[in-house]
Amino acid sequence: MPSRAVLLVNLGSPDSTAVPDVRRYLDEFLGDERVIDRPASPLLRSLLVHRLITPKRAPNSAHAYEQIWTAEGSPLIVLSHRTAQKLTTALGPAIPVYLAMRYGNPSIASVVAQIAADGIDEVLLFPQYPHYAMSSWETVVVKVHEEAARLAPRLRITTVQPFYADADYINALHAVAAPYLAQPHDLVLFSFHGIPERHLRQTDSSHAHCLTVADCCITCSPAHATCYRAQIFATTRALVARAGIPSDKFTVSFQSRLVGEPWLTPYTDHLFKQLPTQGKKRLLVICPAFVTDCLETLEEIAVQGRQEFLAAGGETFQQIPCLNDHDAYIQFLATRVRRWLTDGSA
Ligand SMILES: C=CC1=C(C)c2cc3[nH]c(cc4nc(cc5[nH]c(cc1n2)c(C)c5CCC(=O)O)C(CCC(=O)O)=C4C)c(C)c3C=C
Ligand SMILES: [Fe+2]
Ligand SMILES: [Fe+2]
Repeated sequence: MPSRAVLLVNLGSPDSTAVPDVRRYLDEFLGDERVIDRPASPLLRSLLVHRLITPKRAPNSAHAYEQIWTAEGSPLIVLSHRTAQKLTTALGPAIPVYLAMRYGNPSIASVVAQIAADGIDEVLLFPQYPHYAMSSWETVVVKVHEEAARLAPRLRITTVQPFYADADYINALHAVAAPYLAQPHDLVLFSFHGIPERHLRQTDSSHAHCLTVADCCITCSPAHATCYRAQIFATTRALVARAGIPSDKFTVSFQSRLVGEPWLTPYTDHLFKQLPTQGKKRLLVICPAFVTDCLETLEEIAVQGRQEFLAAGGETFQQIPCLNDHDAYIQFLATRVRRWLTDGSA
């Protein structure tokens, strides 16, 4: 019987809030050609990222991380470890659970080397992203395969596909959101991490659908297998149906953009300023692109977003936590792992 294991991979955080650590992390993150992919020349891109962007960004990012850092470290890392621990308990000792980060530590290289040293033959790679994006799900899958080819060439890898509409994932979102949805509110804002519009066109396998066909994301197409926006709308539709949210009580927006080119719209920070003027003064915010609370939910939304919304005339601002180590999310993960163990499907 081959020896099997699960590998959870999340995005990662700096080792500390010290500016040099944040800069090293940003250098690795933004140096990824699937995250910053322009200019096309590797030399020019490297100059742009390592000489211009990260030196300027690192002190501001370090300050943002200081706002959310805990005694145990980065929330994303701490919460991911808790999730891995709970999954280990749910699955029992026969199936070890490993955890790696795409950027920073524990690195994919170190964890793949450990998997090989432990004599594992087959692994279920479980990227902790519900939606496909070349800057999230795809870069994890490519990096794990690169490191496995180098460090564990005999390892067989099965990869969990983006699970944006999986009924158990939607049930888990609903389990976390239900107590908040029961409170009075005017609007539920579904705020997803943005990506450049250009990335949608680039990952459109048909080269003729995304942002080309009218209403591209609701017109059925094979391009949706790699369309971040179509998958986001699918998650939203599924949760809205599951929770019975009326059509005039929710909207979708995109956060965390960088400057320089159009990203997916509407922008979350613009809505925080506009919604109170449209009578939407009691806001509930949910961020389903992130399975784990992180800088983007705990600082950008919970700190900055709240301030912006209240300063614009908003009255109440309530944020729904991410899935984190909620029992319903552990159940979703465990169900997928057991399915793989039983019939090999992912
Ligand atoms: C949910 C999926 C994510 C996608 C898609 C994504 C794309 C993307 N991100 C950047 C730039 C930054 N993102 C940063 C933080 C960050 N991003 C995600 C997830 C996705 N990013 C998470 C979970 C986090 C939080 C990490 C943590 O430690 O808590 C940052 C770093 C912080 C900062 O300086 O603002 C940057 C930079 C780009 C350019 C991009 C797509 C092209
Ligand atoms: Fe689309
Ligand atoms: Fe990001």
